[in-house]
Amino acid sequence: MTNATKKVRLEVDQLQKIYQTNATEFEAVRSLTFNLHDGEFACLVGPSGSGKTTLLKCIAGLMRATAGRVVLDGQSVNGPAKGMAVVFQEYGRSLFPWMTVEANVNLPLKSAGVPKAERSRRVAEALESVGLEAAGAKYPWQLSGGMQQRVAIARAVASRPSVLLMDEPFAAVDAQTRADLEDLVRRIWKEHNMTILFVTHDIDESVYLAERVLVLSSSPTVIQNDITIDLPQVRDQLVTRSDARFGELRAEVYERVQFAKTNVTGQSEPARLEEASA
Ligand SMILES: Nc1ncnc2c1ncn2[C@@H]1O[C@H](COP(=O)(O)OP(=O)(O)OP(=O)(O)O)[C@@H](O)[C@H]1O
Repeated sequence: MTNATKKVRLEVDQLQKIYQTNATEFEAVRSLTFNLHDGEFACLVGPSGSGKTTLLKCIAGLMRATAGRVVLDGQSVNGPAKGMAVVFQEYGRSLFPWMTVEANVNLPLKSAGVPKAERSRRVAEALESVGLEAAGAKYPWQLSGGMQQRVAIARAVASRPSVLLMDEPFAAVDAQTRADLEDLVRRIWKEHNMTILFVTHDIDESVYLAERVLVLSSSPTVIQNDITIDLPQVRDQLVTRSDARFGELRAEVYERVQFAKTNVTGQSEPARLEEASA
């Protein structure tokens, strides 16, 4: 099924965010527009300070946008929405240390009023899908960083979001754990037929994970490029990363991020990049 025939899950329409500090204003995001279709996996990349976290918080309903709108499954988002879950980088701060792993995963379901039997089933399923079925009775501080992030992913998955937002979730773990978590997220994405928007600094990670990479400009931020990742669906850390096409896509995303670092919003791109995308 092509995107033209798939349902639009998430609409970000003319989103603007102006930060106001005392008498000064700073426009972080400007008239930013894009859609995510059902089942898409998109990565957001851009220079440091380009507004990735600001954008994700506005989409998640955790921060009020100055103008524009976010629509999830046809409903305007005006605060944390039921159909969206967020996984942050700082797993240490997103899990409650005094609660067991099971209780952490259970909490949002309880708050949402899911009946007890259904909650138990979903918690068990979510922990199994991240390979932590034996760790339910442990406390977060008894687990490694990678395991804690898997708990955070299980908690997000258990709420069955139609859109999962991830803000640099693997930035604080070692390279081997990161590779394992990347594969875990792709597997969960397929198994649960989720739509994922994943923020990362890591260009290789964006190409490895996504079907689409959105490159942000510098502030005030717009979507500078929307790049289709036409790699085979089945990804493998060794095979995919040594594929010649992977190298070409990585170079393309890299060049566009480099360009974004110096780009004033609205300028056209240099000829070399225009040719590369033709
Ligand atoms: N509370 C705030 N008040 C004023 N300006 C802010 C505030 N939060 C962020 N900014 C500014 O908005 C811009 C975007 O910040 P944001 O953290 O969203 O960028 P980012 O792309 O996520 O950064 P990084 O890649 O370094 O994590 C930056 O210039 C930042 O200084």
